[in-house]
Amino acid sequence: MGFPKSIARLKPISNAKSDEEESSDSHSYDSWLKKHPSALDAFDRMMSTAEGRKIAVFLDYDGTLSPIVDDPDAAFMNDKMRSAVREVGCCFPTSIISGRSRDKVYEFVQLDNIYYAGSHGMDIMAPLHPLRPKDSKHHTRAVDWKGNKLVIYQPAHDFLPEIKQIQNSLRERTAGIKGVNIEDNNFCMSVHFRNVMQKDLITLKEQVESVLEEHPHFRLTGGKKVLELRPSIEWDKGHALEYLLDSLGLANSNDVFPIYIGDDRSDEDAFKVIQQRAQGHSIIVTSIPRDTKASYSLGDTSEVLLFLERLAWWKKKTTSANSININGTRE
Ligand SMILES: O=P(O)(O)OC[C@H]1O[C@H](O[C@H]2O[C@H](CO)[C@@H](O)[C@H](O)[C@H]2O)[C@H](O)[C@@H](O)[C@@H]1O
Repeated sequence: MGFPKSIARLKPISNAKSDEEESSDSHSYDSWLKKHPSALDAFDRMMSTAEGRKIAVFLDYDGTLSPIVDDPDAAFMNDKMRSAVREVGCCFPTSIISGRSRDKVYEFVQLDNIYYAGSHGMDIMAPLHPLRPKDSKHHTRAVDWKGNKLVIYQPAHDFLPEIKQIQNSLRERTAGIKGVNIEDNNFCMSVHFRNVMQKDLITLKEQVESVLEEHPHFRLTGGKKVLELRPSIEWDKGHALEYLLDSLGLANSNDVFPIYIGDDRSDEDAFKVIQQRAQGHSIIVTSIPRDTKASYSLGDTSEVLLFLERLAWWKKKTTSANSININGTRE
């Protein structure tokens, strides 16, 4: 049996360098930066196109708000970043869209003034909004700690029993491979190979493929030293971004301005949506040249922090400038 197409598209993990390791010289990075300018250097220009519009901020978690580390359970966000995200959340509707489970990403972030989407957007907690009858499936009502009405949308809900079976099979079949870490992300799962020895990578890939072959309604995607198995439904971070805009009452507004920051391949789905809308800014976090649909870039999480701090400062500055009336006095 041939490889499913989804596997064939992936780089062979045995010899692929992960996205954060591909070598680059400073010359090629400089020329790449001309096409994807630093969002810090281009900040004033970027924000001049956003002024007066309804900005909504979308953030990825790993590699964006927390640095990439060997142990996925130790990918903590620091307090400065938490406080910057909190500030941004006070200024604009802000959401985190992560590949992690929604509970796990909330555990890391611990902020109550933002929205969360886990499992690459397949588990969204959003403000309650009118649902069209055809969309009402897989929605559950919820209430937050302040009593605000929310809705949880889980379009892959029907796959849950099969997801559990796949996880069990993956754990059984990879049990003999040292360093493998299988992470339960609720509606998808990650097979981490960051700590697997080079000599075992082919075996790992074969075992993952053998499990996938038994579950034709699932597909394989890849990220930073991770293989991800998820239901083959037409839903990704781009759909989650649109869903959140909709539930925030911003979907049909011509002056809505999404800003999305992310570092990995699954974020490209959201970058694509922003590109298609021809409204908003997409920012990739990388210190090496990468093929991307994002328009701007930030080098690492420390630059993300600076950008978020500046974004909150910009909002406060423009708000206070606008509240000065024609006589130059504050209203
Ligand atoms: O969409 P994201 O929030 O970026 O989640 C994507 C995956 O991120 C995590 O894995 C990555 O970060 C780990 C911690 O730094 C690192 O050890 C791993 O190699 C990276 O791939 C997370 O653990 C995965 O489940 C997410 O799918």
